[in-house]
Amino acid sequence: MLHGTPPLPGRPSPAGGLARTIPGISQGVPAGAPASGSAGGQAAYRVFPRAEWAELRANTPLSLSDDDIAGLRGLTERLSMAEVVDVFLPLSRLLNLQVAAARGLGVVQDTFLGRPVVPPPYIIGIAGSVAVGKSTFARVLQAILARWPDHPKVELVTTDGFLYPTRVLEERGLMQRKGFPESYDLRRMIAFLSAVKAGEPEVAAPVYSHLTYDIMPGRQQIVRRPDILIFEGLNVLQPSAGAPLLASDFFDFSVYVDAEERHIAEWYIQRFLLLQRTAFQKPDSYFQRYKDLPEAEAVAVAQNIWRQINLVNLHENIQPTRERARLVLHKGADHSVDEIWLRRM
Ligand SMILES: Nc1ncnc2c1ncn2[C@@H]1O[C@H](COP(=O)(O)OP(=O)(O)O)[C@@H](O)[C@H]1O
Ligand SMILES: CC(C)(COP(=O)(O)O)[C@@H](O)C(=O)NCCC(=O)O
Repeated sequence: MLHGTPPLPGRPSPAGGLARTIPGISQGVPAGAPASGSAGGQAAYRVFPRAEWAELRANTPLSLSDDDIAGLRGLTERLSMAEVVDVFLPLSRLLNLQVAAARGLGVVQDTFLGRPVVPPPYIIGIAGSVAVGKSTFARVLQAILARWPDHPKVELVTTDGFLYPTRVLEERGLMQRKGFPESYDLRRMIAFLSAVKAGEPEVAAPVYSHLTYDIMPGRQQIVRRPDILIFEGLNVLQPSAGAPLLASDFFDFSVYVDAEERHIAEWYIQRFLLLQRTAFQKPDSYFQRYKDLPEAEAVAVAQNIWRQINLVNLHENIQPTRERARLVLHKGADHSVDEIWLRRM
């Protein structure tokens, strides 16, 4: 088990069983190694304690100032310079090499076809539980990648825009299933990714508001041929029942942000309490009814939403996708990344 998370069901993974030893770690198996006999895919990863991963930064220059980092902080986070240097810079270096290699392959294909060389957007999927820190991670990654010397255009799109609007969710009795596969318009999500990958000049994504808890009517995010698209959401590594294509078919790289459930639950509750003092106070907040609850009652409400919706979704639909990611980042109680799994090629 990975740091207390429940065992994954024995399920084949694309690279499962290919590599049974994990060089570079003393205990011989990764922290999340499945019970013997299971076909879990963790053996397909090289596991790096944070300090070893940090060494892979090589000479990647630090491209963010303290002020930049301060500007990136979300509501409660304490993102440190150490986190940027130890975790994000090696990842930035890896991605830089990967993007260059992908572009090289694109040149080969365009040359074969006798067409002008136009590299398609490089798409990075970011998955993980509600409240694990996906959005924060994605925003920092976007800022760091955009500061590469060739200044790539890096767009960030979140999958909550592809949730059905509240009206539809209510009609279908899905308001307690937000974030579950059936609450998303997956066809629209796949069509969006397909159009971006095809290099269409302008592709629109719908926009979700956490304030109104609904899709914003008439609002769109327009994506214009980015060099890199970061596509973030709890469902990005999920299969879509019956559909010929999955979101991950369009990914060049993917990351799963992981942590112990008790920590994620705590982050969810802390975020809820902070929002209670801020966003919930606004008249158009969906959660306005909770704005004056005493803290103990607000904690109880947050715990209920966590247990009845988000934790169930984590168990049933999100955690089982972890081993589809190319990179798994495991966070400790204070949000700092303590272990990194990199999939063997
Ligand atoms: N690196 C970090 N350091 C400190 N706090 C963080 C960090 N990442 C996320 N958080 C906090 O944890 C909570 C969940 O993060 P968020 O990015 O909103 O999660 P998600 O997008 O996965 O729902 C938020 O309150 C956020 O401020
Ligand atoms: C809209 C979401 C599914 C999106 O999750 P995210 O990708 O932002 O982690 C989630 O924030 C949500 O609303 N979950 C339903 C229960 C709740 O209100 O937390």
